[in-house]
Amino acid sequence: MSRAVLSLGANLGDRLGYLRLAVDGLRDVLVAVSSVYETEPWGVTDQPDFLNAVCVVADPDRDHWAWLRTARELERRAERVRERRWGPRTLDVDVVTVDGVRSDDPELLLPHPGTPDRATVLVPWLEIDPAAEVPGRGRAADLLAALPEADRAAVRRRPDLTL
Ligand SMILES: Nc1ncnc2c1ncn2[C@@H]1O[C@H](COP(=O)(O)OP(=O)(O)OP(=O)(O)O)[C@@H](O)[C@H]1O
Ligand SMILES: Nc1nc2c(c(=O)[nH]1)N=C(CO)CN2
Repeated sequence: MSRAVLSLGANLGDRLGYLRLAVDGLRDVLVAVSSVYETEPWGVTDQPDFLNAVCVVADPDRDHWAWLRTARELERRAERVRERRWGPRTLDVDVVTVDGVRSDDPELLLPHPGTPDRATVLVPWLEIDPAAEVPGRGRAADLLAALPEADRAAVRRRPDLTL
């Protein structure tokens, strides 16, 4: 059984619609999905706010490369155009972890190296898995607690938006 954590982000066009497209595409393998969060952009800050969510998915037949293909296929369906790094996008699907797999292949870094610094991933992930661990980096709850309060405050749950 391979179990993966995928992060979803959208900040262009019908943001909720793009997150729903991703979750609908994962229905067969979906174990859990977080609430939707409205988040201030990090990295490139002169861009619209994001909607972010996290999914846990499982499939005995998919290895970590298959999960990356799944992520890319969902982005393709959202007609994502790759422009600048950390720039605006209709849909971003990142592979956060796959079981305890560690990979330093630049095409698929695992765990995703941004995870420990991103409240936009840690907050929704902890909502659905309070015991979450980032392989080699420790407990997600401890990583979140180590971030500046401003990072946590920039992630707001939107209970009015449902996936
Ligand atoms: N864990 C991973 N999940 C998704 N893509 C990854 C991962 N590790 C490496 N990549 C590679 O990262 C490249 C760029 O991905 P992408 O355009 O989504 O980056 P980004 O979203 O702008 O930045 P970031 O990856 O820091 O969120 C892709 O070619 C992909 O192969
Ligand atoms: N709030 C927020 N900011 C971002 C995000 C994201 O998902 N949420 N993704 C980025 C590129 O991966 C860049 N900045």
